[in-house]
Amino acid sequence: MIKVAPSILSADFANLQRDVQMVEQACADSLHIDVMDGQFVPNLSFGMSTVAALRPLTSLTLDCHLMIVDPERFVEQFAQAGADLIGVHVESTQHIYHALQLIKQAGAKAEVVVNPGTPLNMIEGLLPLVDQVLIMTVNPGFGGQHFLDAMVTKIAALDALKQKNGYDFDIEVDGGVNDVTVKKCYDAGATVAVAGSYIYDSDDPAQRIEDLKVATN
Ligand SMILES: O=C(CO)[C@H](O)[C@H](O)COP(=O)(O)O
Ligand SMILES: [Co+2]
Repeated sequence: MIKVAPSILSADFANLQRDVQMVEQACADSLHIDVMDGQFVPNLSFGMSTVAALRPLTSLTLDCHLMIVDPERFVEQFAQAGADLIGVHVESTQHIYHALQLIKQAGAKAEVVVNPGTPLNMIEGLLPLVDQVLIMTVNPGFGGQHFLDAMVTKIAALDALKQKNGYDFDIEVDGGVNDVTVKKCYDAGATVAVAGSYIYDSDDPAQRIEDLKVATN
């Protein structure tokens, strides 16, 4: 069964506490927080003050997906704000290894993220270091986009590398996840699914979390 990480990008920002606690009660496995700087992606969203505000409200793992240029500038502040896991895009910095080291030094779990157009060989050397790899299944920047089917072979190729080398990281997918696409990802080796609009744009978010789990059971 896949682990489910609701993305608050699709939550009601005027009722974030309610929307976070609702998914926690519905057995979400972690909470996905999309951080955007208007440069790496053409959108703005949350910052470390949002993470700090949410930290006392939930015991869910806070999974912070940084879509910002040169994320190494800020990873320590995100960890201090309460992030448990911090994801940095391989495309966002000249110093990805250093960024991942800083995350670990700050006491958080380290994740490397790859855009749809980025081949896996860009992150192969990082795989022994990371706790999680995030394969983007849409181009980053916005919720509610269509899942890119071509990413399924990329997930399978990453899982093959993981098995061959005995690596111990989770494989997360993000973008366009629903009860159909989640099964394709799970069958290819994904262990964690982010879902924003599928969960929060529903009248029954708890049922949607259950549906993602049932689809991969
Ligand atoms: O990183 C993201 C966008 O860049 C979001 O996590 C992702 O898009 C979730 O939204 P949805 O499930 O609606 O596609
Ligand atoms: Co995300």
